[in-house]
Amino acid sequence: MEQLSESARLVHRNNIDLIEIDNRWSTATISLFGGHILSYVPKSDGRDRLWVSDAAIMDGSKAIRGGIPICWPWFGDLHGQADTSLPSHGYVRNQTWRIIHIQESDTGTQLQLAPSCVQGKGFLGEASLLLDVHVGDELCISLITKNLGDASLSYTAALHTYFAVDDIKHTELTGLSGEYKDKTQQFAIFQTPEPYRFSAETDRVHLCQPSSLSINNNDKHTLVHSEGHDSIVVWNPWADKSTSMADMTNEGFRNMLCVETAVTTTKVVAPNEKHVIVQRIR
Ligand SMILES: O=P(O)(O)OC[C@H]1O[C@@H](O)[C@H](O)[C@@H](O)[C@@H]1O
Repeated sequence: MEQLSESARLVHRNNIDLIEIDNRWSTATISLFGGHILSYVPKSDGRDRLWVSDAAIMDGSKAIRGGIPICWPWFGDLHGQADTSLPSHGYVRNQTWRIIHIQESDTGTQLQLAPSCVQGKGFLGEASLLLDVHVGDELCISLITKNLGDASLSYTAALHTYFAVDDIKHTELTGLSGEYKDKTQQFAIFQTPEPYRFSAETDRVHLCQPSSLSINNNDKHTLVHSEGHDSIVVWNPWADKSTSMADMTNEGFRNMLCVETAVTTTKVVAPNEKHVIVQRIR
């Protein structure tokens, strides 16, 4: 164990390093494998906003199922691009990240992480990538892509957050409207349901940019604020798919809902410019 700052310490568990933060406002756990936030618990109510699968593989051999995977420099499979050797959701969620900066302030603990390798097969840009995490009375995550090259770069990405819910069958999502593309139906376009509830596999790209969403489960409300995105992705694998996934338990789908702040239609970043995707959770 190594103390990193007044509220943060580094612990080694299985094969991965974890940063544990415990300050006046909240606790959080962040894995250096994937730059992956695993837990965020405000002290005001003691409720973890994030879900991690009981069957998640936590030894650094596979992206962690749960928490907040960082999908970059592409989201999904680049919508069917020919080269299936490229990893789903990009290559930084399978890397060990390093700590760039850590600082205490009068509103919380700020942590900055960067992946070990930003360039990779399937991405032609020359970029830097920084994850800025602020742990206070809310969790604020900023994913900052800077173009270091002489030509414009293009990328897609997501903060692929797995939110914890008591029971998906009694969960309602508010704040979304308009059309979505349904991945379970060959990307056919449908209207967002009202009320938005869950009773089957759900895999949707909502082509809208709401700033605020709420995940409501009984009397519990998790608020999600997004910036810099072009889409919100909503995913729950439901029973059959959960059973087929090695890192989900059969019943795992009952207690999670992914609401992802995403860029799915390609963001072009000019030389020397930055683009920032933000998700704030409380
Ligand atoms: O299994 P992975 O690569 O972590 O992806 C999980 C899910 O991530 C979602 O974002 C996608 O829309 C789903 O289609 C996908 O199944």
